[in-house]
Amino acid sequence: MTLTDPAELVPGLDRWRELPAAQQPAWPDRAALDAVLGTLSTVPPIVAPSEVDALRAQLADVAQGKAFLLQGGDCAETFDLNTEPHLQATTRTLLQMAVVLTYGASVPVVKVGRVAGQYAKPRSSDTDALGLPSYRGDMVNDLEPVLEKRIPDPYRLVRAYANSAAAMNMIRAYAKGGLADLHAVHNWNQDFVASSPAGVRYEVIAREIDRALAFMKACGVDSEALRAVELYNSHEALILDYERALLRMHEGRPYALSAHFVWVGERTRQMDGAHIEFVSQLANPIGVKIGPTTTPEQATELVERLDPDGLPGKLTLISRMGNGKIRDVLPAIVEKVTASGHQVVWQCDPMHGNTHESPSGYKTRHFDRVVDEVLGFFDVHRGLGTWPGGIHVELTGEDVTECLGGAMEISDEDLNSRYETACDPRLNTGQSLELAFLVAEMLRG
Ligand SMILES: O=C[C@H](O)[C@H](O)COP(=O)(O)O
Ligand SMILES: C=C(OP(=O)(O)O)C(=O)O
Repeated sequence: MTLTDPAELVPGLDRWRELPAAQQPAWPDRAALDAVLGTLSTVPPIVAPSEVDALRAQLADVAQGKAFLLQGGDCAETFDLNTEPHLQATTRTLLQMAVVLTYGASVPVVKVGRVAGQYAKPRSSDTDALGLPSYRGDMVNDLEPVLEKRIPDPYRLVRAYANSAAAMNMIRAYAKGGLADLHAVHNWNQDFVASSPAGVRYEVIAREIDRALAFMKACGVDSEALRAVELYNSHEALILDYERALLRMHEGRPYALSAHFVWVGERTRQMDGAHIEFVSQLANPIGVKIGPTTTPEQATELVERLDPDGLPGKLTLISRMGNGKIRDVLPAIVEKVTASGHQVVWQCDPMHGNTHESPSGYKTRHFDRVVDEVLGFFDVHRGLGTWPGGIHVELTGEDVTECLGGAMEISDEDLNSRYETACDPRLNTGQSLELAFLVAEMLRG
């Protein structure tokens, strides 16, 4: 059986091809690229449409203040680190954060990994400090600073697909297996509280969760719901040829089945550009990053374009303004979008507006600024009576030293001991959990 080209079924599906597309690789061999895309257009997709629809329904709850969204994972996944220990560590950290947040918010937490496909990066410059073509993610070229390895290689798209499929396979298994057991996750959090210098502060909340679990046990609650979770995946929809090749039709609608949720980044969200046009055709829930220069008019235009049917949770607006700007810039945006009647998910990415170079030359972020941006996000929503729907964080389950501060007080001198990111600095496990406890306090307060 041959697959019908989706473009034959959806007029306008490929309109994006006629528009300027920022941040696309300069593939040296178009024929090799076409051959790879041909292969990808027939492979089984990474996720199923029913899962995508389930996430969309849960995001509708987030948009309506009935759930909270936690999204996190590596800045840039790499093929080398797509290993079982790495995936387990990321998943475990997300689940630990989710338990704390569920308790804090008293509503379900929708869990979405930046995982199983986060293989492409937009860059500020086409060249790096050595004058080589910039690393654009393992889907495109190699991190190693060698000219030949930085030339975009279309076969990497196939490796990205294979790695994503393998990772998603494991994540589905973790979500239904022991890793997701609420009691085990809570025990890990208790270990964190016992071993972290920040522990004393969080002892109270951890003890309350403990008591709630003991109460449920005493009442005989031992349901499957305490042993399994739903865990979704996401990545930036950057390389449009890849996304288009993994698009499939389901019940007459086009789904990007490379992931449950895809977002458009700050550098590619031009209204007349290819990325916004491409995602405007999708049945998936989608996100758009909005930086500090976003105007209320632009945000509203994005909402009208990407949520034309007014579906709650269809669009997530991910603010990444920087801690110094969020309190000034976000209120007018939230007011205007809310007045438009669309029910979007408001999500805070406290990482991308707070990046700086440390005196020792590392690209880093300070934990205090990350926390302050989330606080600002909560302040804005509390002030307007809207729901601070979620957070989007670059994190890892490893004990890296990439972001400054936190209870371990990582200093500039500490950065080089485990600075391992392929692109931007991530919160380590301890910093991620500390953030979760702080956000839980904000949600309760
Ligand atoms: O993750 C986001 C971007 O890809 C990243 O911040 C760009 O980094 P650069 O400014 O070093 O290119
Ligand atoms: C590139 C990213 O973010 P932004 O578009 O907000 O810079 C990202 O989240 O990886």
